[in-house]
Amino acid sequence: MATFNNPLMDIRRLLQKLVIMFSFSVTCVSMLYLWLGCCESELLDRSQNSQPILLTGWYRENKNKTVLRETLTAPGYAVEGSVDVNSQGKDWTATRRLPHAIIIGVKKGGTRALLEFLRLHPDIRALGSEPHFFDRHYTRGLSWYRSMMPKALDGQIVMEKTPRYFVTPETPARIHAMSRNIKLIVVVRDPITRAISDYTQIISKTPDIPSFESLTFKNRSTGQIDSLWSPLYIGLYAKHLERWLAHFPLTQIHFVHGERLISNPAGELGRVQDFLGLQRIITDKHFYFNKTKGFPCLKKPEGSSKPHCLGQTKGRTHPKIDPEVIRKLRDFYQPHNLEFYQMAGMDFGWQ
Ligand SMILES: Nc1ncnc2c1ncn2[C@@H]1O[C@H](COP(=O)(O)OS(=O)(=O)O)[C@@H](OP(=O)(O)O)[C@H]1O
Repeated sequence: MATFNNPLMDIRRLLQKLVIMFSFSVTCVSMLYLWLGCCESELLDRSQNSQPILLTGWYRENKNKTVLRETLTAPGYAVEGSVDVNSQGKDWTATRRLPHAIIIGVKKGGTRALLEFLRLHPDIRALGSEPHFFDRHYTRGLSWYRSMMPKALDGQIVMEKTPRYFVTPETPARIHAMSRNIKLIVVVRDPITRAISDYTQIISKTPDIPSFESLTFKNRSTGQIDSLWSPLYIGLYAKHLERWLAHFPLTQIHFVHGERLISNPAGELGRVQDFLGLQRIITDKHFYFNKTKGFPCLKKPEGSSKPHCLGQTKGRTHPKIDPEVIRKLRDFYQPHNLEFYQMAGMDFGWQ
């Protein structure tokens, strides 16, 4: 039987083949594009994590006192309490930029809670770990500092927190040299509770140190307070703030009330969002009070559907301190607190 070739049928078949080949190529290119995108983000994120980071704290005993010690973190170390979710800029147009805002203190004020809560905001990109650039790693230069920052899109605010900046004398001038317009945030808390919290952290690492009561005094019988003991020294807020005000106007410094950050996190977060010029997106609906922990927790942290409280090292049980020592510390801090309220233009009500 003779075969009959219809030229129209041939062209139709050819066209069908071309369409199939074209769709196949488009699918392959899209898959390759997606795969490369994932790899690039992963590689960038890994290279960021592989930088060792020094964590600093006053927790080694030296002549019955604590001294500053650094711990070198291992590559890939996740800082306790941090949900490292919004530091991964997956968008290809995102870049690493120097921070627009820094939480500069105070240690044990509630800085981790503040940072984790702020990370819920889509216009904030925050570094999870503490870079300690201005106090410890300044010689590494701004390009190193920038490389530590998470990738951010235009218009997003880049942030970091290093609570030790507030008490390091050289830090205000260094931050000013980087950016005179930077926004600074300080979480302050009753200096006595702060000191006990600090001490609680110290004994968790070095259980054999003397009691809080004995470390409080230079000489217990004369009642002379040892104001240079780090847990007490950090609480002299007016003294530290003075150094910042020599470089920055008060309008560039925002104070978060540490006690209210616990009792009314949404209220404090509202004020911080205003200060940063952001829409109030973080509200009451993001928090719930966890009775077991005794602190507010997040209903849904960014990138997760599960409720999240800060880790075990946040919200520790404090040792019971002799009420007479507390009374002496009240008297000691009172003039410093009043001076601080005046300088900050805000009464924090610590009595
Ligand atoms: N939501 C929530 N969850 C847990 N803890 C909270 C929270 N808000 C504030 N705080 C208080 O934060 C204290 C720790 O402060 P920091 O995060 O600034 O500590 S650190 O300087 O980074 O080590 C921590 O101090 P301790 O209670 O002594 O552990 C808490 O009192």
